[in-house]
Amino acid sequence: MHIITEPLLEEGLRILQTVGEVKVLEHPSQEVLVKEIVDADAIVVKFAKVTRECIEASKRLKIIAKHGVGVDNIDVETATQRGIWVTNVPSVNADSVAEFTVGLILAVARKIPEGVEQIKAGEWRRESLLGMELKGKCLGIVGFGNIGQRVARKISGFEMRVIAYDPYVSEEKFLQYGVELVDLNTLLKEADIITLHLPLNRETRGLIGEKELRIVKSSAFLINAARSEIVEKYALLSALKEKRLAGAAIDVFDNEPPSPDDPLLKLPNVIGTPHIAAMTREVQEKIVKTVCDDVVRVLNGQVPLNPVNWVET
Ligand SMILES: NC(=O)C1=CN([C@@H]2O[C@H](COP(=O)(O)OP(=O)(O)OC[C@H]3O[C@@H](n4cnc5c(N)ncnc54)[C@H](O)[C@@H]3O)[C@@H](O)[C@H]2O)C=CC1
Ligand SMILES: O=C(O)CCC(=O)C(=O)O
Repeated sequence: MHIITEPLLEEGLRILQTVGEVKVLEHPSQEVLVKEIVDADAIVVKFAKVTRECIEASKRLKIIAKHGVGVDNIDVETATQRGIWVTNVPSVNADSVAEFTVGLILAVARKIPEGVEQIKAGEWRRESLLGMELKGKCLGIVGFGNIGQRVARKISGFEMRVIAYDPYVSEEKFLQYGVELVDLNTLLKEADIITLHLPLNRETRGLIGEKELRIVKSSAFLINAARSEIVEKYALLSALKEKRLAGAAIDVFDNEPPSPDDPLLKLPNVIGTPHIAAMTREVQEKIVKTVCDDVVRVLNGQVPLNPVNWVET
Protein backbone atom coordinates (compact mmCIF):
# COMPACT_ATOMS: atom_id res chain seq x y z
CA MET A 1 0.00 0.00 0.00
CA HIS A 2 1.25 3.53 -0.78
CA ILE A 3 0.25 6.71 0.93
CA ILE A 4 -0.08 10.12 -0.64
CA THR A 5 -0.35 12.96 1.84
CA GLU A 6 -1.88 15.57 -0.44
CA PRO A 7 -3.95 15.46 -3.63
CA LEU A 8 -1.94 14.28 -6.66
CA LEU A 9 -2.55 14.63 -10.40
CA GLU A 10 -4.38 11.67 -11.95
CA GLU A 11 -1.25 10.66 -13.88
CA GLY A 12 0.56 10.05 -10.56
CA LEU A 13 -2.20 7.85 -9.22
CA ARG A 14 -2.15 5.83 -12.43
CA ILE A 15 1.62 5.22 -12.17
CA LEU A 16 1.47 4.31 -8.47
CA GLN A 17 -1.43 1.91 -9.00
CA THR A 18 0.83 -0.23 -11.22
CA VAL A 19 2.70 -1.26 -8.07
CA GLY A 20 -0.09 -1.50 -5.51
CA GLU A 21 -3.06 0.06 -3.82
CA VAL A 22 -2.98 3.83 -3.24
CA LYS A 23 -4.48 5.63 -0.26
CA VAL A 24 -4.86 9.42 -0.53
CA LEU A 25 -4.84 11.22 2.82
CA GLU A 26 -5.71 14.88 2.44
CA HIS A 27 -3.33 16.89 4.66
CA PRO A 28 -3.24 14.35 7.53
CA SER A 29 -2.41 15.34 11.11
CA GLN A 30 0.72 13.79 12.65
CA GLU A 31 -1.49 11.44 14.62
CA VAL A 32 -3.20 10.15 11.48
CA LEU A 33 0.05 9.89 9.53
CA VAL A 34 1.74 7.89 12.31
CA LYS A 35 -1.17 5.46 12.21
CA GLU A 36 -1.46 5.20 8.43
CA ILE A 37 2.26 4.83 7.74
CA VAL A 38 2.52 1.56 9.70
CA ASP A 39 1.70 -0.66 6.71
CA ALA A 40 2.81 1.61 3.87
CA ASP A 41 5.56 0.57 1.42
CA ALA A 42 5.91 4.06 -0.01
CA ILE A 43 4.85 7.58 0.81
CA VAL A 44 4.61 10.53 -1.57
CA VAL A 45 4.74 13.77 0.34
CA LYS A 46 4.38 17.45 -0.47
CA PHE A 47 4.22 19.43 2.77
CA ALA A 48 3.28 16.93 5.49
CA LYS A 49 6.01 16.34 8.06
CA VAL A 50 7.56 12.89 7.94
CA THR A 51 9.09 12.93 11.41
CA ARG A 52 11.23 10.44 13.31
CA GLU A 53 8.07 9.24 15.06
CA CYS A 54 6.38 8.52 11.70
CA ILE A 55 9.39 6.73 10.29
CA GLU A 56 9.85 4.64 13.42
CA ALA A 57 6.16 3.66 13.34
CA SER A 58 6.50 2.29 9.82
CA LYS A 59 7.06 -1.44 9.42
CA ARG A 60 7.55 -1.80 5.65
CA LEU A 61 8.44 1.63 4.34
CA LYS A 62 11.00 1.58 1.52
CA ILE A 63 10.77 5.08 0.09
CA ILE A 64 9.73 8.59 1.11
CA ALA A 65 9.33 10.48 -2.16
CA LYS A 66 9.22 14.28 -1.99
CA HIS A 67 6.97 15.92 -4.56
CA GLY A 68 9.35 18.89 -4.94
CA VAL A 69 12.90 19.90 -4.03
CA GLY A 70 13.18 20.84 -0.36
CA VAL A 71 13.30 17.83 1.96
CA ASP A 72 13.28 19.88 5.18
CA ASN A 73 9.92 18.30 6.13
CA ILE A 74 11.46 14.82 6.13
CA ASP A 75 13.76 13.37 8.81
CA VAL A 76 16.31 12.19 6.26
CA GLU A 77 18.76 11.08 8.96
CA THR A 78 16.32 8.63 10.56
CA ALA A 79 15.21 7.36 7.15
CA THR A 80 18.82 6.75 6.15
CA GLN A 81 19.58 4.92 9.40
CA ARG A 82 16.63 2.65 8.68
CA GLY A 83 17.61 1.97 5.07
CA ILE A 84 14.68 3.92 3.62
CA TRP A 85 15.26 5.88 0.41
CA VAL A 86 14.40 9.56 0.39
CA THR A 87 14.01 11.02 -3.10
CA ASN A 88 13.15 14.45 -4.45
CA VAL A 89 12.64 16.09 -7.83
CA PRO A 90 15.57 18.42 -8.44
CA SER A 91 15.65 21.18 -11.08
CA VAL A 92 12.23 20.47 -12.66
CA ASN A 93 10.59 23.45 -10.95
CA ALA A 94 13.64 25.75 -11.12
CA ASP A 95 12.55 27.79 -14.15
CA SER A 96 9.06 28.40 -12.78
CA VAL A 97 10.40 29.38 -9.35
CA ALA A 98 12.97 31.71 -10.94
CA GLU A 99 10.28 33.32 -13.11
CA PHE A 100 8.10 33.79 -10.03
CA THR A 101 11.05 35.31 -8.16
CA VAL A 102 11.49 37.90 -10.90
CA GLY A 103 7.75 38.55 -10.54
CA LEU A 104 8.13 39.09 -6.78
CA ILE A 105 11.09 41.42 -7.34
CA LEU A 106 9.05 43.57 -9.73
CA ALA A 107 5.95 43.39 -7.55
CA VAL A 108 7.70 44.57 -4.40
CA ALA A 109 10.02 47.11 -6.04
CA ARG A 110 7.20 48.70 -8.07
CA LYS A 111 4.41 48.25 -5.48
CA ILE A 112 2.24 46.44 -8.02
CA PRO A 113 -0.07 44.69 -5.50
CA GLU A 114 -0.75 47.99 -3.69
CA GLY A 115 -1.58 49.59 -7.06
CA VAL A 116 -4.02 46.79 -7.83
CA GLU A 117 -5.64 47.14 -4.39
CA GLN A 118 -5.95 50.91 -4.79
CA ILE A 119 -7.60 50.86 -8.18
CA LYS A 120 -10.03 48.11 -7.18
CA ALA A 121 -10.99 50.23 -4.18
CA GLY A 122 -11.72 53.14 -6.52
CA GLU A 123 -8.65 55.08 -5.35
CA TRP A 124 -6.08 56.97 -7.44
CA ARG A 125 -3.13 57.86 -5.20
CA ARG A 126 -0.22 57.53 -7.61
CA GLU A 127 2.16 59.52 -5.40
CA SER A 128 2.00 56.79 -2.72
CA LEU A 129 3.26 54.21 -5.23
CA LEU A 130 6.72 55.54 -6.03
CA GLY A 131 8.86 52.51 -6.86
CA MET A 132 12.51 51.61 -7.39
CA GLU A 133 13.94 51.17 -10.90
CA LEU A 134 15.96 47.97 -11.26
CA LYS A 135 18.45 49.20 -13.87
CA GLY A 136 21.86 49.80 -12.30
CA LYS A 137 20.82 48.36 -8.94
CA CYS A 138 22.44 45.34 -7.29
CA LEU A 139 20.74 41.95 -6.96
CA GLY A 140 22.20 39.64 -4.29
CA ILE A 141 21.45 35.93 -4.69
CA VAL A 142 22.00 33.73 -1.63
CA GLY A 143 22.26 30.10 -2.78
CA PHE A 144 23.48 29.66 -6.35
CA GLY A 145 22.01 26.28 -7.26
CA ASN A 146 19.35 25.39 -9.81
CA ILE A 147 17.02 28.27 -8.93
CA GLY A 148 19.64 30.89 -8.04
CA GLN A 149 21.43 30.38 -11.37
CA ARG A 150 18.20 30.71 -13.32
CA VAL A 151 17.27 33.90 -11.45
CA ALA A 152 20.65 35.34 -12.55
CA ARG A 153 19.98 34.36 -16.15
CA LYS A 154 16.40 35.63 -16.25
CA ILE A 155 17.18 38.98 -14.59
CA SER A 156 20.00 39.76 -17.05
CA GLY A 157 17.77 41.87 -19.31
CA PHE A 158 17.14 44.28 -16.43
CA GLU A 159 20.76 45.52 -16.52
CA MET A 160 21.44 44.98 -12.84
CA ARG A 161 24.75 44.16 -11.19
CA VAL A 162 24.34 40.59 -9.91
CA ILE A 163 26.32 39.25 -6.94
CA ALA A 164 25.89 35.90 -5.22
CA TYR A 165 26.96 33.94 -2.15
CA ASP A 166 27.21 30.16 -2.12
CA PRO A 167 30.10 28.45 -0.35
CA TYR A 168 29.49 25.16 -2.15
CA VAL A 169 29.56 26.24 -5.78
CA SER A 170 32.75 26.55 -7.83
CA GLU A 171 34.04 29.92 -8.97
CA GLU A 172 33.71 28.84 -12.62
CA LYS A 173 29.94 28.56 -12.21
CA PHE A 174 29.71 32.21 -11.13
CA LEU A 175 31.94 33.25 -14.05
CA GLN A 176 29.77 31.24 -16.46
CA TYR A 177 26.72 33.29 -15.41
CA GLY A 178 28.60 36.60 -15.27
CA VAL A 179 27.86 36.86 -11.55
CA GLU A 180 30.30 38.18 -8.91
CA LEU A 181 31.05 35.73 -6.11
CA VAL A 182 31.02 37.55 -2.75
CA ASP A 183 30.84 36.67 0.94
CA LEU A 184 27.53 36.96 2.79
CA ASN A 185 28.38 40.23 4.56
CA THR A 186 29.35 41.94 1.32
CA LEU A 187 26.15 40.72 -0.31
CA LEU A 188 24.00 42.02 2.54
CA LYS A 189 25.80 45.36 2.52
CA GLU A 190 25.71 45.96 -1.23
CA ALA A 191 22.48 44.43 -2.52
CA ASP A 192 19.39 46.52 -3.27
CA ILE A 193 17.43 43.29 -3.57
CA ILE A 194 18.36 40.13 -1.66
CA THR A 195 16.82 36.88 -2.86
CA LEU A 196 17.13 33.53 -1.05
CA HIS A 197 17.51 30.24 -2.92
CA LEU A 198 19.05 27.78 -0.51
CA PRO A 199 17.74 24.75 1.40
CA LEU A 200 16.55 24.86 5.00
CA ASN A 201 18.82 22.75 7.17
CA ARG A 202 20.74 22.97 10.46
CA GLU A 203 23.30 25.31 8.90
CA THR A 204 20.86 27.67 7.20
CA ARG A 205 18.10 27.95 9.84
CA GLY A 206 18.17 31.58 10.98
CA LEU A 207 21.02 32.43 8.58
CA ILE A 208 19.42 35.86 8.12
CA GLY A 209 18.91 37.15 11.65
CA GLU A 210 19.15 40.37 13.66
CA LYS A 211 22.88 40.87 12.99
CA GLU A 212 22.51 40.31 9.24
CA LEU A 213 19.44 42.54 8.94
CA ARG A 214 21.36 45.36 10.60
CA ILE A 215 23.87 45.27 7.73
CA VAL A 216 21.39 45.65 4.86
CA LYS A 217 20.57 48.98 3.21
CA SER A 218 17.39 50.58 4.54
CA SER A 219 16.26 50.92 0.91
CA ALA A 220 16.70 47.17 0.23
CA PHE A 221 14.03 44.52 -0.37
CA LEU A 222 14.17 40.88 0.75
CA ILE A 223 12.64 38.11 -1.36
CA ASN A 224 12.04 34.72 0.23
CA ALA A 225 10.73 31.94 -2.01
CA ALA A 226 12.98 29.35 -0.32
CA ARG A 227 11.93 28.50 3.24
CA SER A 228 10.61 30.79 5.94
CA GLU A 229 12.87 29.58 8.75
CA ILE A 230 16.02 30.68 6.91
CA VAL A 231 15.06 34.16 8.12
CA GLU A 232 14.45 34.87 11.82
CA LYS A 233 10.86 36.03 11.83
CA TYR A 234 11.03 38.53 14.69
CA ALA A 235 14.28 40.06 13.42
CA LEU A 236 12.58 40.51 10.03
CA LEU A 237 9.49 42.02 11.63
CA SER A 238 11.56 44.57 13.56
CA ALA A 239 13.66 45.48 10.51
CA LEU A 240 10.50 46.08 8.46
CA LYS A 241 8.67 47.98 11.20
CA GLU A 242 11.69 50.16 11.97
CA LYS A 243 12.20 50.83 8.23
CA ARG A 244 15.69 49.30 8.32
CA LEU A 245 14.47 47.27 5.34
CA ALA A 246 12.18 48.79 2.69
CA GLY A 247 10.03 45.72 2.09
CA ALA A 248 9.78 41.97 1.67
CA ALA A 249 8.10 39.53 -0.69
CA ILE A 250 7.44 36.16 0.91
CA ASP A 251 6.14 32.96 -0.66
CA VAL A 252 6.88 30.66 2.30
CA PHE A 253 5.68 30.70 5.92
CA ASP A 254 6.66 28.84 9.07
CA ASN A 255 3.14 27.50 9.51
CA GLU A 256 1.40 27.01 6.18
CA PRO A 257 -1.23 28.25 5.75
CA PRO A 258 -0.24 31.20 7.95
CA SER A 259 -2.81 32.69 10.28
CA PRO A 260 -4.56 35.77 8.86
CA ASP A 261 -3.24 37.47 12.01
CA ASP A 262 0.36 36.69 11.09
CA PRO A 263 2.10 39.99 11.98
CA LEU A 264 4.19 39.88 8.80
CA LEU A 265 1.08 39.90 6.62
CA LYS A 266 -0.25 42.93 8.51
CA LEU A 267 2.69 45.08 7.41
CA PRO A 268 2.05 47.38 4.42
CA ASN A 269 5.57 46.80 3.05
CA VAL A 270 5.15 43.00 2.87
CA ILE A 271 3.78 41.02 -0.06
CA GLY A 272 2.73 37.45 0.71
CA THR A 273 1.84 34.63 -1.67
CA PRO A 274 0.60 31.13 -0.71
CA HIS A 275 3.70 29.04 -1.60
CA ILE A 276 3.00 29.15 -5.32
CA ALA A 277 6.44 29.72 -6.86
CA ALA A 278 6.40 26.23 -8.39
CA MET A 279 2.70 26.14 -9.15
CA THR A 280 2.63 26.02 -12.94
CA ARG A 281 0.87 23.40 -15.02
CA GLU A 282 4.13 22.51 -16.77
CA VAL A 283 6.01 21.86 -13.51
CA GLN A 284 3.23 19.95 -11.77
CA GLU A 285 2.82 17.60 -14.74
CA LYS A 286 6.55 16.85 -14.92
CA ILE A 287 7.05 16.49 -11.15
CA VAL A 288 4.29 13.97 -10.68
CA LYS A 289 5.82 11.63 -13.23
CA THR A 290 9.36 11.89 -11.84
CA VAL A 291 8.30 11.39 -8.24
CA CYS A 292 6.09 8.38 -8.99
CA ASP A 293 8.60 6.77 -11.35
CA ASP A 294 11.10 6.65 -8.47
CA VAL A 295 8.52 4.97 -6.23
CA VAL A 296 7.97 2.33 -8.90
CA ARG A 297 11.73 1.80 -9.32
CA VAL A 298 12.29 1.29 -5.59
CA LEU A 299 9.31 -1.05 -5.18
CA ASN A 300 10.66 -3.05 -8.10
CA GLY A 301 14.01 -3.39 -6.33
CA GLN A 302 15.85 -0.75 -8.37
CA VAL A 303 17.87 2.25 -7.19
CA PRO A 304 15.91 5.54 -7.55
CA LEU A 305 17.04 8.13 -10.06
CA ASN A 306 16.82 11.06 -7.62
CA PRO A 307 18.01 9.93 -4.18
CA VAL A 308 18.89 12.52 -1.53
CA ASN A 309 20.31 9.92 0.82
CA TRP A 310 22.26 6.72 0.42
CA VAL A 311 21.84 3.36 1.99
CA GLU A 312 24.80 1.29 3.11
CA THR A 313 24.68 -2.23 1.77
N1 LIG B 1 8.62 28.42 -2.98
C1 LIG B 1 8.61 27.28 -3.64
O1 LIG B 1 7.59 26.83 -4.14
C2 LIG B 1 9.89 26.51 -3.80
C3 LIG B 1 10.91 26.60 -2.89
N2 LIG B 1 12.06 25.90 -3.07
C4 LIG B 1 13.15 26.04 -2.08
O2 LIG B 1 14.30 26.55 -2.75
C5 LIG B 1 15.44 25.84 -2.30
C6 LIG B 1 16.52 25.87 -3.36
O3 LIG B 1 16.10 25.10 -4.48
P1 LIG B 1 17.12 24.72 -5.66
O4 LIG B 1 17.84 25.91 -6.16
O5 LIG B 1 16.35 23.90 -6.61
O6 LIG B 1 18.15 23.80 -4.86
P2 LIG B 1 19.66 23.48 -5.23
O7 LIG B 1 20.08 22.38 -4.34
O8 LIG B 1 19.84 23.34 -6.69
O9 LIG B 1 20.43 24.82 -4.78
C7 LIG B 1 20.57 25.21 -3.46
C8 LIG B 1 21.90 25.94 -3.34
O10 LIG B 1 22.02 26.44 -2.01
C9 LIG B 1 23.39 26.35 -1.67
N3 LIG B 1 23.59 26.43 -0.22
C10 LIG B 1 23.49 25.44 0.69
N4 LIG B 1 23.80 25.92 1.92
C11 LIG B 1 24.10 27.22 1.75
C12 LIG B 1 24.50 28.26 2.64
N5 LIG B 1 24.69 28.03 3.94
N6 LIG B 1 24.73 29.48 2.12
C13 LIG B 1 24.56 29.73 0.81
N7 LIG B 1 24.20 28.80 -0.09
C14 LIG B 1 23.96 27.57 0.38
C15 LIG B 1 23.83 25.02 -2.25
O11 LIG B 1 25.25 24.99 -2.39
C16 LIG B 1 23.12 25.03 -3.58
O12 LIG B 1 23.93 25.55 -4.62
C17 LIG B 1 14.89 24.43 -1.98
O13 LIG B 1 15.69 23.76 -1.05
C18 LIG B 1 13.51 24.71 -1.46
O14 LIG B 1 13.53 24.85 -0.06
C19 LIG B 1 12.25 25.11 -4.15
C20 LIG B 1 11.27 24.98 -5.09
C21 LIG B 1 9.99 25.63 -4.96
O1 LIG C 1 4.80 23.55 -5.03
C1 LIG C 1 5.08 22.61 -4.27
O2 LIG C 1 4.43 21.59 -4.24
C2 LIG C 1 6.27 22.71 -3.33
C3 LIG C 1 7.44 23.39 -3.93
C4 LIG C 1 8.58 23.43 -2.96
O3 LIG C 1 8.53 24.14 -1.99
C5 LIG C 1 9.75 22.60 -3.22
O4 LIG C 1 9.88 22.06 -4.33
O5 LIG C 1 10.60 22.47 -2.32
